[in-house]
Amino acid sequence: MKVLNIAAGIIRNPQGEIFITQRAADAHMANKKEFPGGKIEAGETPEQALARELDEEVGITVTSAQLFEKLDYQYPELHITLWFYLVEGWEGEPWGKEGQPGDWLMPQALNADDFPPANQPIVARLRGE
Ligand SMILES: Nc1nc2c([nH]c(=O)n2[C@H]2C[C@H](O)[C@@H](COP(=O)(O)OP(=O)(O)OP(=O)(O)O)O2)c(=O)[nH]1
Ligand SMILES: [Mg+2]
Repeated sequence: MKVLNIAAGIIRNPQGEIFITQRAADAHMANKKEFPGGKIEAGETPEQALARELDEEVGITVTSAQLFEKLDYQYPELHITLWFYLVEGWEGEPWGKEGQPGDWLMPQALNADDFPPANQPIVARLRGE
């Protein structure tokens, strides 16, 4: 069984909007919406991986992030541990640096079905459910 550790950022602006990207058509969980992020590499802390991934994927420098939730999820082909961080301080303006669509959305506009199933409790919590 493949095991992955993932760090992902819930990038929230002062208006309460969250920056959501879309996964590539050829990726695991293809075309699903996501909180940008990726694999925690050997020797990295989750915070270091978060900062690196948000620079690589959405072009921002994280200056403030707090752990929002850590969860485990079993997909048929892999087990993931996801570290979700609430990111409320950064430099730069997030954009789809890898060509992926990106949008600012209010929590009430988030639909859990658009995200990978592992994200369900996160979307519910952000929506205040
Ligand atoms: N980034 C991200 N990944 C998620 C979320 N929810 C969820 O189940 N995943 C899963 C999908 C993938 O199996 C894994 C993340 O891997 P990834 O494809 O983003 O990894 P990566 O950025 O390092 O990309 P690569 O090395 O494969 O190019 O976690 C989420 O909200 N954000
Ligand atoms: Mg990624």
